[in-house]
Amino acid sequence: MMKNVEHIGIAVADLAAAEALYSALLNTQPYKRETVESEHVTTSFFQINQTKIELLEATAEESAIHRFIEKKGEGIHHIAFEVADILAEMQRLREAGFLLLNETPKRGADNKLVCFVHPKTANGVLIELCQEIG
Ligand SMILES: CC[C@H](C(=O)O)C(=O)SCCNC(=O)CCNC(=O)[C@H](O)C(C)(C)COP(=O)(O)OP(=O)(O)OC[C@H]1O[C@@H](n2cnc3c(N)ncnc32)[C@H](O)[C@@H]1OP(=O)(O)O
Ligand SMILES: [Co+2]
Repeated sequence: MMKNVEHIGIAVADLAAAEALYSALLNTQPYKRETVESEHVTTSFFQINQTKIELLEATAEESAIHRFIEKKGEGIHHIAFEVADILAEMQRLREAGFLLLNETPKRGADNKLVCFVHPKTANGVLIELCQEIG
């Protein structure tokens, strides 16, 4: 079951500069920075009530974020939905014809298990599923 939009991912070239800009925009400071080696990204999270913004900076050229910025520039990268049972949701989406980018859930940022749906099967939007790790 899809519960809510958990975060909006924004690809940025300079995390410190983007943190300063979003701190001014949102009138709040990021609550955490976290590097996810497996994704070659450093993230910075802001929270306004139930809404989170995830800023993402590439830590290596093989990063999806590096390729995204090279191709499309900075901007909205993905929409993440919180799910109650990521395995059940992955199976439901497979059966519904969506292309999943990982066979099994992988460790994401902010204490989540994550999976991605290819933008080609979601009207050009990269979708992330995330489940809180209890
Ligand atoms: C996990 C830590 C953190 C968290 O919240 O926990 C994160 O969110 S990490 C986020 C970064 N990691 C990922 O995005 C992993 C999933 N992404 C991928 O596997 C790739 O980025 C993929 C498959 C979406 C694109 O792969 P790649 O860049 O190598 O291929 P192309 O450049 O050829 O792209 C293919 C096609 O897709 C379009 N594209 C790429 N990225 C996006 C995007 N973010 N949103 C929408 N569309 C996207 C790209 O433009 C190409 O389209 P085309 O029409 O052929 O030009
Ligand atoms: Co994300």
